[in-house]
Amino acid sequence: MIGLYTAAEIRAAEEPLLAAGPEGALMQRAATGLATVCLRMLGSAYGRRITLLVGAGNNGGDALVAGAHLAARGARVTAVLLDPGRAHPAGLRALRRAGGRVLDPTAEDNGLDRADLVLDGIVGIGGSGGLRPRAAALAEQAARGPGLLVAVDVPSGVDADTGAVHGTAFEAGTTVTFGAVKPGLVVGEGKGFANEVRLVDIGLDLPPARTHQLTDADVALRLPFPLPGDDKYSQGVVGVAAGSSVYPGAAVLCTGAALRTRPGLVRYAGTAADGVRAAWPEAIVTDGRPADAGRVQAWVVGPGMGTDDAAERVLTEVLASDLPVLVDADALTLAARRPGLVRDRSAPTVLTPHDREFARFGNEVGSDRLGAARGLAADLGAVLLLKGEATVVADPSGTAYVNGTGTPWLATAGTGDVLSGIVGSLLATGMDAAEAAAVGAHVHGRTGQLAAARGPLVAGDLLRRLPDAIRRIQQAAGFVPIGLGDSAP
Ligand SMILES: NC(=O)C1=CN([C@@H]2O[C@H](COP(=O)(O)OP(=O)(O)OC[C@H]3O[C@@H](n4cnc5c(N)ncnc54)[C@H](OP(=O)(O)O)[C@@H]3O)[C@@H](O)[C@H]2O)[C@@H](O)CC1
Ligand SMILES: [K+]
Repeated sequence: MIGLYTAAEIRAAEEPLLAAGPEGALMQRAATGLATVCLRMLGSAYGRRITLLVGAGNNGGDALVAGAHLAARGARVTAVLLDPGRAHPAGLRALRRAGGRVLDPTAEDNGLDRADLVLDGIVGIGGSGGLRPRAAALAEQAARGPGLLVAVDVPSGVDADTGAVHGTAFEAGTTVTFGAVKPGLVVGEGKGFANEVRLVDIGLDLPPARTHQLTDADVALRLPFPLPGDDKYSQGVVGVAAGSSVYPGAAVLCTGAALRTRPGLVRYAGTAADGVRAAWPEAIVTDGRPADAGRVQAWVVGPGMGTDDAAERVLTEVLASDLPVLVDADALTLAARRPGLVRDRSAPTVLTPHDREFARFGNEVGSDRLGAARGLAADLGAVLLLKGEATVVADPSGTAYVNGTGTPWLATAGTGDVLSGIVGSLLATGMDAAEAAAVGAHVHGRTGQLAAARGPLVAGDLLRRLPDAIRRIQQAAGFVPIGLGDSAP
């Protein structure tokens, strides 16, 4: 798992290293890693034009020291100092010694219109609020220029902890971050400004993370393989209460996703029974109530179900069970009206809202998506899966995950129903609810990427690509699924 650490957590881990000295050692490590990434991106340094945007803090110091390394290798380095009287003294000396040019921020010709690479050292984890006007103007000018845009530690203007952007921020193509990945680089608006994130290890001794991003290997480890003694019941039986006679699609997609993720047994209960039966002969289907479906180990409730009294009775019945329940779509609208139904449960509940559904519980998501998800998770005593460009999962204790897979092509009707089926299927295996949500989001995102590789996707494509996505995740992690052996293409 990739641990995501806030600015305060990074500073706490830096403290003993800074105290142990020698002075400037951490910055040297950071800047050396940064210069190495830049060199790889450029191919070679000699004759390349590099502009450094340098704020008055240590982030500017990193840029200056890295610039000195690059100048020493023959790059033509220009540093634009935002606050010339306060630039990092040792960094400035190093750059001047290596032959770098130094300008103040009002200089007419700062080279941004012809730079091969721009290093953004305006502000790092010490930043607060929107970029100040002079810094914002330089970030905008850099974005218009031809150079590769590299952010030092954090794209200036992005809140390292939340990903919030107030106004302008540096539009990095690559962000070289030090010690640990910050949440703001992979979540919310910040994700779109950080883009490719490279981590430079500077030797921090970090405590266990509160916020994580799963890799393929983490997901492969958590996806249970069927074992030789398993039967259809022992693999986890999922119940789906979704869809309606008018709108059977959501039920068909949700049931299909549950079947494709963990093909033990899926039981469907609801008024879309005919549609589900026709699409999935593998499912056991009733047009009765959830209680008529037979025994299950987890429920998915809500997609396409409607919000009338009958739907509310179904939700109430499912939430009254002592089983894990995933609440989605129409059931979220109903649960927002009666949050006590969720709060009073002792078995795990997973809520999977998008932003508008989230707001029905009382507060807008706002610019701090992790904070918002954690807040509602704690309030309801449930796992919150907040959908988005980077889906966030939070459990009531504050443990959170930021999903790292997916594609904007997933923003199409029915993909949420598929996600619910995937996560429901994992819940039925007995997996921890937050992990099931995070693993499900990862699998769903990878499936979307695979489907999108063939062109515009519809939700049904996800069902067709789901087994292959799971196999690829397992293979990427070095696992070969039982039964496929090495002969799988
Ligand atoms: N600790 C270490 O040894 C190591 C730290 N490392 C590096 O240090 C970085 C943290 O350095 P830091 O603490 O000096 O803060 P930093 O990010 O440079 O920001 C402060 C400056 O920004 C300014 N500023 C603030 N808000 C602003 C805004 N909205 N718009 C514009 N400007 C704004 C603020 O101005 P002021 O308020 O003082 O006028 C001040 O000048 C960290 O990200 C990493 O890169 C690595 O080298 C590893 C070793
Ligand atoms: K920066």
